[in-house]
Amino acid sequence: MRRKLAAGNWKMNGLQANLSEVRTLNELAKDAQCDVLLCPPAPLIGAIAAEGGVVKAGAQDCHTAVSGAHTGEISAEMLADAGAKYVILGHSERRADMGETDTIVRDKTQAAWTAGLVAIVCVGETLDQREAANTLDIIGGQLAGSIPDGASGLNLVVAYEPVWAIGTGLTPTTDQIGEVHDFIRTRLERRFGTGVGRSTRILYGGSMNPKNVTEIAAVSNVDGGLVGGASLKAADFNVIVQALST
Ligand SMILES: O=C(CO)COP(=O)(O)O
Repeated sequence: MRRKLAAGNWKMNGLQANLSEVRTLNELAKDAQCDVLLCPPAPLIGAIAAEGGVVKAGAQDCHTAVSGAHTGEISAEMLADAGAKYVILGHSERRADMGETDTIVRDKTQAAWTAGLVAIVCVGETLDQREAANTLDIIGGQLAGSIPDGASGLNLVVAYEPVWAIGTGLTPTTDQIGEVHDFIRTRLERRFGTGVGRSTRILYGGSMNPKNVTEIAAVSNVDGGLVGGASLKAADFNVIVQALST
């Protein structure tokens, strides 16, 4: 049985003052029956980790190298050293804004694993790709290209985030979500074996909120959520945590 994961992606939002939300969430979610994760901007990772409690800290990116002459970059080892347990990789905003390719995401995933982090690898289609009936081809290609050999079931989480659903208030139908999640499960089992494939968690992301989480969480092979906007306020995110705890 896979333990569900409620993961918040704060994106480029959050100051020291917002640590009060983390303290509130730690209190509200202290009896959560799912894993709870917040991925803030890098300057807040250490502070969130230092809070202790049920809320774990994660990052939103890492470099492929361990150290060296890469001004402005942060390695996976540094994230782990700051207390991060997970790192989001290949988010569509980074694929679009920073030109991250599947190959780069694969190398970053390898770096995350070497540092002992769980990699949350994001995949998802654009609206054009969905309308052209290319969704599964796109997702299959991203999975094959972005995940290195060596998935263990514990070191990898896959997040399905349709690009057109991110920050838009739009969500796919539950049938559409189920189709993609079942497809991802099949691909993971085929490539890494049934045991690893079945123990890898698959999150849904894209306008998940307190109102739609229960319906989405009931879809086959949905093992949690990767939540943007609704993770910024503890009260909202706690509703999602509680829905994923059942
Ligand atoms: O991109 C996302 C999480 O990584 C989803 O963002 P929203 O929940 O704001 O749509």
